[in-house]
Amino acid sequence: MTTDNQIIIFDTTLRDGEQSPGASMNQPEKLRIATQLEKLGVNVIEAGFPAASEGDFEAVKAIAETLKTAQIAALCRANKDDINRGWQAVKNAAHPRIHTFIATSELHMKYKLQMTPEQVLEQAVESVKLAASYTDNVEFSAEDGSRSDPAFLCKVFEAVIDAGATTINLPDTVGYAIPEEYSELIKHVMQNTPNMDKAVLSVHCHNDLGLATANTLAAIKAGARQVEVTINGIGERAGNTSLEEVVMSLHTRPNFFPQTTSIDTTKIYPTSRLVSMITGILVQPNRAIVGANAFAHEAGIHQDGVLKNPMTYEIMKPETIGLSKNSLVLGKHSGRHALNSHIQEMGYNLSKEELNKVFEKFKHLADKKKSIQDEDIEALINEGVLRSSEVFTLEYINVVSGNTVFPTASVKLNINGRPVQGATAGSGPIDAVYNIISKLTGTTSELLRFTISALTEGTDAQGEVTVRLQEDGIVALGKGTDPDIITASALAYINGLNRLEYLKSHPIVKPDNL
Ligand SMILES: CC(=O)SCCNC(=O)CCNC(=O)[C@H](O)C(C)(C)COP(=O)(O)OP(=O)(O)OC[C@H]1O[C@@H](n2cnc3c(N)ncnc32)[C@H](O)[C@@H]1OP(=O)(O)O
Ligand SMILES: CC(C)C(=O)C(=O)O
Repeated sequence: MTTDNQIIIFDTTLRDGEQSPGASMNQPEKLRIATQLEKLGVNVIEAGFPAASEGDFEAVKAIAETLKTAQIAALCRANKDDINRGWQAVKNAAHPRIHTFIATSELHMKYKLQMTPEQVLEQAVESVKLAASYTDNVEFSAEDGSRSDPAFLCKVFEAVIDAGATTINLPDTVGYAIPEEYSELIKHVMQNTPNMDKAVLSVHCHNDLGLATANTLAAIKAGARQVEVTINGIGERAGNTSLEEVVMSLHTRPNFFPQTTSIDTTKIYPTSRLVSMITGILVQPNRAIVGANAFAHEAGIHQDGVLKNPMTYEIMKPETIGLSKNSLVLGKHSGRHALNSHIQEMGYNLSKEELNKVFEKFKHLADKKKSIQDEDIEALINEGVLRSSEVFTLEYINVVSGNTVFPTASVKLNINGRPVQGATAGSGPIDAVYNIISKLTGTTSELLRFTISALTEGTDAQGEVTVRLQEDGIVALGKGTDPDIITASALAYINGLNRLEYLKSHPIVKPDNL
């Protein structure tokens, strides 16, 4: 429950965030993120769009049936089928919400929906009535609200509140608004919708002009009570407002924002890492709050200032967002009990079999790496448990490379339980590995991007490789981690191929996926 002074944090990482090209997640991955979002203190988790696919439906249902404190929202178009499907997915949640939407701008109504404003108004009301027959927790969004006629917006909002909507969302769907203008629109709607006191006013901003956070903060200042955000700002096109930026703005500037949130800020950084790890979407180093450089000081004058008093150049303490430099907790002499207790603290509940799998990988890693940090364990769980039902898995890799030999890779894979192996050459060791994996799997994906970075610090850090693959118009990201960067590259490629397989069987065809 939130107080009047508390901003309701509605996280849509699993819905709008998943609309980022290539970010599709499988059910265990979504459940893992949802569990972490609940620990983070998010009030409402938009778990997905159940009518989009069987996979989305099942994932929303699993999240609804697992989580205890957060409200679980299902997004539905304003029609009977979507709402019925959405309700089936969330009805067993401790706190279910139906979120239905329809566009209200002239452009969207005329060209996309091909409906008159009167028809849109009627469909919005009918849909909200249907949703309200299932639950008293109904959100209505006026898609493209920021480009809609304000008078029409107020008319629609008044009617859907009368029909039973308890949250009214005014999205800046295409990231077109400017803070001052958005703030004026929020005030206008609050003053000209007679029954607005019966609903919570929400905002949902996109980052097409880089203004999503600025618009969200302007809306809070104007009176919005709920903000729709994603971790790391991922989302459709240029993304959504990022949770961490809004929460830390309120936290850091209490003199400007009297409002609070229920977010445990010390869980922001681990959540950001988890989302990046699972979606494969890297956090740019200069990203606010969670970027690798957000607390790094390069210039001498800055370093001097920080040494004398960190507040000279740091407006928040790294610990506030859960960034701790000394997170060494486990090493090669640790046993299953210590590992399991730590894993439980991180929010996982592994079966005995899963723990054994992770333990084996942990020992293997501890032999190669002195200090095992949370990021390392997260990567092991991600690869050993969340992605265990994959088509392709790596069994063995051996690479010969150097400045006097022709790079050659020998690889053994398991394809749906069947072992296959082979060897081939390439222009470099990674090219050789990718050539043989592509040959063994019979896949023809194009490698669009390859990036490599260190997961933790030190020369024994795990290498983290991210690839972007495209096959038959479908784009998928793959991620792999290992102290050996060639193995990490192979794992990333195989993970990308598995995601392509997943997307082929759970098609979500979106133009920007191409
Ligand atoms: C701003 C946002 O982020 S909105 C959410 C975006 N998310 C998604 O689209 C989720 C993934 N989408 C999908 O899986 C598919 O689009 C589906 C399953 C939902 C629908 O697929 P299809 O039935 O093949 O329809 P398609 O996507 O081609 O077209 C959308 C249809 O919904 C209609 N529509 C769009 N928005 C709405 C709405 N809010 N309420 C009612 N109808 C709508 C369109 O007018 C179009 O109708 P038409 O078929 O009569 O022309
Ligand atoms: C469905 C709505 C809230 C949306 O995602 C948007 O308008 O961007």
